[in-house]
Amino acid sequence: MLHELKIINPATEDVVATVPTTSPEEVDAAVRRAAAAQQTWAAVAPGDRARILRRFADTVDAHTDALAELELQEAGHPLGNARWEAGNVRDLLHYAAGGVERLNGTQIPVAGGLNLTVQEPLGVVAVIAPWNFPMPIAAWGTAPALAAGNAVLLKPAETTPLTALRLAELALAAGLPEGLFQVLPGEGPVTGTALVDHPGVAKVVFTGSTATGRQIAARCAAQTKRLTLELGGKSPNIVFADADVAAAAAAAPGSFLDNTGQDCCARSRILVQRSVYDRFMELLEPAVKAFTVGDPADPATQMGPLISAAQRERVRSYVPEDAPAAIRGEAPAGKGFWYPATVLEGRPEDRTAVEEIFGPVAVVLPFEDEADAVRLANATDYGLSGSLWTRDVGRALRVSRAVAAGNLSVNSHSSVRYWTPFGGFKQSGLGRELGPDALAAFTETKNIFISTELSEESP
Ligand SMILES: NC(=O)c1ccc[n+]([C@@H]2O[C@H](COP(=O)([O-])OP(=O)(O)OC[C@H]3O[C@@H](n4cnc5c(N)ncnc54)[C@H](O)[C@@H]3O)[C@@H](O)[C@H]2O)c1
Repeated sequence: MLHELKIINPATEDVVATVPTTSPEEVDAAVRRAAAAQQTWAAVAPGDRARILRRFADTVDAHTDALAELELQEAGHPLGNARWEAGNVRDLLHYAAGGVERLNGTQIPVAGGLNLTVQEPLGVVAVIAPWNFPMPIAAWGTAPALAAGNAVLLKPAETTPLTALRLAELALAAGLPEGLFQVLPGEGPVTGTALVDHPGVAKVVFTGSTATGRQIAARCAAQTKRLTLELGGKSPNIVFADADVAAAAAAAPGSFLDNTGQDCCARSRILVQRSVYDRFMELLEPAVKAFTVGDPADPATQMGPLISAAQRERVRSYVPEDAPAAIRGEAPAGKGFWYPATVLEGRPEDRTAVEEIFGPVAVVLPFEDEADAVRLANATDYGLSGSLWTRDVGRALRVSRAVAAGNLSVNSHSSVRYWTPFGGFKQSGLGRELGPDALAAFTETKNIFISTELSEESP
């Protein structure tokens, strides 16, 4: 077990911090503290719980610049993106606070009495987060779990614990009870496993790779533990001949280059109808090359480095930088884990066309007709997101219904809004986050029947 994590700025390779890891014994102590804090928190009146969460949101807002700078340091995100991420945490906390007073039960008509359902908090929830969007993804689990009356133990990824640790300090400053929201940095197989296996943890929310998600699911199943999984993706971007092809080509680079392609929703399989294929490729090339790569602190930068040397090796194992490519952008030389924007022309059965690369690489494939497009779009084990570009509203609906994925966009690449449900089909996950049902996912429904019949012995 490592005793500390070295946090490296991916743009400079400088060590920016060292962070102690959390041992299994410390995880056990954290679970006990969290369980005690949860009892206090669940007894706080809903309006007061909402007020404290809104204060947490305002505190995050007041520290946007500092949080964005930390995100830049630990993850190499361009400053503008990192500020957006801090704003997403703030907005989600406000949204979750708004749900506290609307976490209603129901009254169901039955004969002979009154039948009620009540939503009870689960207890202690473990949120295990990846490194690609450290702040927002930590908040997607944490905010609704807290709002529903639970305690949260957040394990950030090995490479990106700094923003999470800062968020826990801000939570305390905003008045959340001590121990209610704790951040436990550490290695997945040690700290993560100790959390998943701990009998005092009622639910696990895991975002990360499909392989790790499956291992965690098996361990949770052994304890009938509640579980939400947000896993990998290989999402299609389908361009029909009747679309505004120029608009589709202009929007495509952002859909697989934002966050240096380290995005579970990246549209990394571009499917283009054969009759407009050549035109689309002509328009795509200048758009990819115009995507600005470089210093994350420069406000003009759109794409920073990959997260780590290991991640760059992974991307290279799919596509070495000198492999033939239809389009290749520039990348800075020297220090930093840089990798150029790369577009490949391939075949549907290529590894690069079906596996998640998690780097700035897209594969373009031609298709003949609508049925062919749907068949290609579904020819992957994943089913997280997808886009389609068409002017035909009937086709937009037909194809959206036929593609097996949790989040589809028409003439857009936007999949994630904190107020709409998000999650995957097939190997991309289990359950949904965000949206109006987010709080309910952190509760247990209890049914209570009260008889109104007079018993024989009653006076
Ligand atoms: N669907 C979504 O919402 C979504 C969002 C972002 C990222 N992702 C996916 O996340 C992946 C990238 O993230 P990653 O490389 O950090 O994933 P990862 O699976 O390696 O790690 C994710 C987290 O799990 C922890 N972990 C690793 N092994 C563990 C174990 N045995 N027990 C408990 N915890 C363990 C890690 O320390 C980290 O905190 C990609 O596949 C991406 O598509 C999905």
